[in-house]
Amino acid sequence: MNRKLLHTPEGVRDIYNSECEKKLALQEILHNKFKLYGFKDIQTPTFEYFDIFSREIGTISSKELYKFFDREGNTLALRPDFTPSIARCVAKYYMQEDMPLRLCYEGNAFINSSEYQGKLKESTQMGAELIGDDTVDADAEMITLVIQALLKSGLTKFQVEIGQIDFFKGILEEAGIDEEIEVELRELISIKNYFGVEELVSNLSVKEELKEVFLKLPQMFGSIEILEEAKALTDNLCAVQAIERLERLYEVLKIYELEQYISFDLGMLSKYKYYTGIIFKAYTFGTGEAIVNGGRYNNLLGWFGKEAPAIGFVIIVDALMSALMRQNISIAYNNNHTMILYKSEQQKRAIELAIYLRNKNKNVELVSMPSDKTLKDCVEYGKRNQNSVILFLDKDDEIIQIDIETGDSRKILRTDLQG
Ligand SMILES: N[C@@H](Cc1c[nH]c[nH+]1)C(=O)O
Repeated sequence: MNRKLLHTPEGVRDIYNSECEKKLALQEILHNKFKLYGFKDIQTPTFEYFDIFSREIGTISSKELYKFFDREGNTLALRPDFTPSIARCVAKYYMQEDMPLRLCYEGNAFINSSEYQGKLKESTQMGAELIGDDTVDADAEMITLVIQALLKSGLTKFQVEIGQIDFFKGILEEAGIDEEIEVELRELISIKNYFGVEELVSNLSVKEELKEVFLKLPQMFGSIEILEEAKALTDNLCAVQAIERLERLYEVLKIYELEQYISFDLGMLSKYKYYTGIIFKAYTFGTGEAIVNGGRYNNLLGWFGKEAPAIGFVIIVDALMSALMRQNISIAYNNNHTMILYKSEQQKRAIELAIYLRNKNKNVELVSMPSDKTLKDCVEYGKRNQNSVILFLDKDDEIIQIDIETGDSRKILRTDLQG
């Protein structure tokens, strides 16, 4: 046997048994929440023309895309991120719509990150996008939906950290910093490397007070008070307006009574270039990565020919799953599976019983008992195979019900099997 054939490439994995059931149950829970807020489903292709994810669009860098060619020689890419695809769809199918659109989706996204990061290269994402609404209320609605969806998943201890990239942009513009330095500065600030920022900024010829702001950025995170501090640091209009927007957002989130889940981080910057205003991430224990990423992207649709503001987020389902598992939070899923085990001469009765139970919405696995297996072997098999009950048809007119957990068995009648 070639063992190598059983391996999956670095960064992708199989999900099976109860983990798979739980993941799908979790997706259903989240999806129901999206529906509760009026989001309508949309599906876009797993791969698109490369241009949908090009540098100008502002998603991840080209070297992190999985690229390939079709027969005609077009360059295609597996989606690394759903937002550009949704923007393309909205420009294509909702060009004339001038009222808000709420769309939600789920599927896998693919990022060819470097191996040493040890990250999943294929992840399941569930996202929602609110298009055509530039208000603070829209920002608040999306953050509320994130919090309510996470609470519904069973998570209780998490924080949604909110940043505002216009604050950084405003200061940057005023300082007149060129793109190369900007990239370096972004990186250092977002990893909160204070000393790195200090070293970089000390060699720049910009006003001292602006240097001060850059130096403070890696530490500007915390509760609402941080916004006051930030405002006191600058009178750059763009930066001040950015903070005021966050203050108004906080006021609306107070109406939803969600302040306890909110904190601010003005040093939060994203590698996605399409963001234009607030950005946010949710964190919890048990996973270092964010479980939610999102933000406002008011110019992206324009790239596809429709001028419309937008805001959205994705929940990384795999990251949420591992956090829930590490925090010992159980995900309720339907594990009520019945196995009908029958001796071959009982086939007709077994099929009739299966039809009867399936009509009553019971999950039924129909298994003919192999002649070389004992009943004990079959009970073990039923257990491995995630069944909770076995109905054993051994002789005419008899059903033996076996509880897989306890091993208890008793004779029952078909009428005892209530749906
Ligand atoms: N697509 C972004 C999240 C997002 C959705 N909408 C806006 N932002 C990501 O993958 O991180």
